[in-house]
Amino acid sequence: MNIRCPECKTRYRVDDEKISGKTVYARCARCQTRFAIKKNRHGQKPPCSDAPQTLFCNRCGQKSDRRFAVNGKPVCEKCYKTLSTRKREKPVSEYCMPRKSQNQKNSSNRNGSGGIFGMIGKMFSNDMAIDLGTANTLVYIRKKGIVLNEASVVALRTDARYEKSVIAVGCEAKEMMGKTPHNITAVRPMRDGVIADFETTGIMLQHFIRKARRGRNIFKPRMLIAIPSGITPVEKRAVREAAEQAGARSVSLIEEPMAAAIGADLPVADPICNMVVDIGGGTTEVATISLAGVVSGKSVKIAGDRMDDAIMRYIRKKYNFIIGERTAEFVKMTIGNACPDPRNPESMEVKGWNIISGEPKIFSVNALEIREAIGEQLDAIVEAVKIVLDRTPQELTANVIDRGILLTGGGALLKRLDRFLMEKSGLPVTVADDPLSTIVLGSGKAMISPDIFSRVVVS
Ligand SMILES: Nc1ncnc2c1ncn2[C@@H]1O[C@H](COP(=O)(O)OP(=O)(O)OP(=O)(O)O)[C@@H](O)[C@H]1O
Repeated sequence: MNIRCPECKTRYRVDDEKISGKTVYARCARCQTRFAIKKNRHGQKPPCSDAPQTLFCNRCGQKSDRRFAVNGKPVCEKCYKTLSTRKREKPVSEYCMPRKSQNQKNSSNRNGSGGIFGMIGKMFSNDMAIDLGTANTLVYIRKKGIVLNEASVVALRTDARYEKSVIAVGCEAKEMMGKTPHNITAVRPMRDGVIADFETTGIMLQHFIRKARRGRNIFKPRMLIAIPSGITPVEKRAVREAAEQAGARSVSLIEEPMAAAIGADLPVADPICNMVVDIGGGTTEVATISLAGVVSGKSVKIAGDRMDDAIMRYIRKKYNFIIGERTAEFVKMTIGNACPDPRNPESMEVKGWNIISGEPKIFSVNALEIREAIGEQLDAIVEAVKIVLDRTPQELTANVIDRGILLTGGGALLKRLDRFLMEKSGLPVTVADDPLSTIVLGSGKAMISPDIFSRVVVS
């Protein structure tokens, strides 16, 4: 029989024989809600299963028989609408829109227009642009701006039966990182710019979307999601599926460097070359953009997270101290500097665990040490910039020499990174006004401009 979670509406198919009593309880694998499954009133089999009868769905026109039932009522095999057993006077073709070819279906899905219902939905839906980042997730809603900015973290509790339930999502969950008892884990479901844990990403996305919409709208939103430029088709499909499960009506994707360029108001559609370096938590995206397309791009999995790891390793090796991920990030944000002053470097006190004495202690680190720790990551970013410049046609490189590089993403906030990049590349470097929001702002702008939208979405 087919069942549906009352909370998140996820559908499951359950073998009738596994339901031993009249009522059994199940827990939804997605939202962890516990709910009752009742056996069909007439016994083990759904009603009418002995007498299959062809019915047509009023909503989608799908031909179904009464074998497919939920709670004893026949439902459509395709859209799960309850089927009426009343006899129809009209043939199904008079009730339904003509069936579309697969290509038409795909294109209407991408554009979010789906006949009359699509048009009504378009008028009332909260279309969303989402920067589903390794470190932070931001949501932009048409006409409202950025409505959500949360850490991409989920805290899960494991009970005595090894069942997991969500206890916090976002910044609240981030606060718990490194401070949890053994039965609670605060996890980051995104790693290196892609989905590392599909189920938890789905839960997180669903939570953020619900929070961003605040139940204002009954229509499902269309979503434009920013993705790293180097991700594989399988990783793209995972993003689409996670968004669809979280309630998207249609999902479109945009590459992060393109979104960043639009967000920073660069003339992406002109025959001028714009160079963008986006340093996020998991990936650094470098791209040259002209005529609304990426001329040359490179995505490297070296960004803020790798810098934090490098700081942790450095402190352990040099001082025999263990510090957590969050402390390493705090040190990077506070005294991290790509070009520190060697005569008067900033310093700060850090609390850590001494592995020799086995005691917690306070020690001091300075900006020169942190610079040494993250040197490898900074060099890798410069290398990516050089590769992209090398692959860009010379006519366009001339534009980059004049216009310079736009630095964005949270990593752009590392002190004097612009100066470091300028010295290494010999090109002018500008930091975006709000580096943490540039991608979601750009995605939002692309979403509301049909001309740009059709040119920048990726398949
Ligand atoms: N002031 C700062 N100095 C240095 N790094 C910073 C600063 N502020 C934020 N960051 C870093 O920026 C990163 C987060 O940036 P951002 O939100 O753009 O990434 P993301 O979009 O989540 O990741 P990705 O694009 O890789 O998926 C984190 O690694 C964070 O430590």
